[in-house]
Amino acid sequence: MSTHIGASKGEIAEKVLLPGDPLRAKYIAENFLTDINRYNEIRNCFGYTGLYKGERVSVQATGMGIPSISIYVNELIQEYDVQTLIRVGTAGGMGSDVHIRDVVLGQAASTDSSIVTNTFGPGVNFAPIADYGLLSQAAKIAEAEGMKWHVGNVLGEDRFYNDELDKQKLIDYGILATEMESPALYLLAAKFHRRALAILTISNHLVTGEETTAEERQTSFNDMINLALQVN
Ligand SMILES: O=P(O)(O)O[C@H]1O[C@H](CO)[C@@H](O)[C@H]1O
Ligand SMILES: O=c1cc[nH]c(=O)[nH]1
Repeated sequence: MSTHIGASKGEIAEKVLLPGDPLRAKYIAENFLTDINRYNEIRNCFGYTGLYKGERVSVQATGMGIPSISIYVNELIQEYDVQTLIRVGTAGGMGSDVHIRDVVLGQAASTDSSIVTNTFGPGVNFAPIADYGLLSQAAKIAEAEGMKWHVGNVLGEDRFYNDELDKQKLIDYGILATEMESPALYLLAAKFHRRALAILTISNHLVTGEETTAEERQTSFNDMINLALQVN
């Protein structure tokens, strides 16, 4: 057991899906996996291990924001030796080609958080990036399955309510979507030499104001979850 995860050694698979929302973790486990075991209830940040087509896989909720996901990713890697970490999250569309329900693969994760500067010091702007093997597989599968998908730079913001950032400038520089965890996931994967990818579903659009309904979100989540379960 680690500080925030109540699993014994060996109870968590080498590959873990990481939704922010604990109820999304429950939904994934109950609808996509068989033989499930709920190994974590601490803080209601549910974690499950089960089988997907015979392969052992875990789903661990991370909560919202960089501090919260950093706790879970650190413990999953350092205490449970997890090798492959795939975030399955929602994001706000920013780019004009990105629409609600689309899937975005985070090739890189830009941020206004201080985590990068605090890691490397002020002289270096390290670029947190996805694992290329996971990213290229996800792109191939998304294309083959006819999903509406994009790949590129995403923004991982420290604040959900944030009117201080010049979002138009970020859009002009190619940022596709905004969310709140991917930079920490990619930074920690780089630190510990693990493989990570963020697969995001666009739930709303910051510029057009489009929003998904709860039902639409469920269906489009299924594309993202299927993708995350298939990449290895
Ligand atoms: O849907 P999840 O995975 O929680 O991700 C997004 O939703 C939350 C904000 O509503 C933030 O955690 C953001 O990154
Ligand atoms: O962080 C997030 C997640 C979804 N939608 C947003 O606008 N921001």
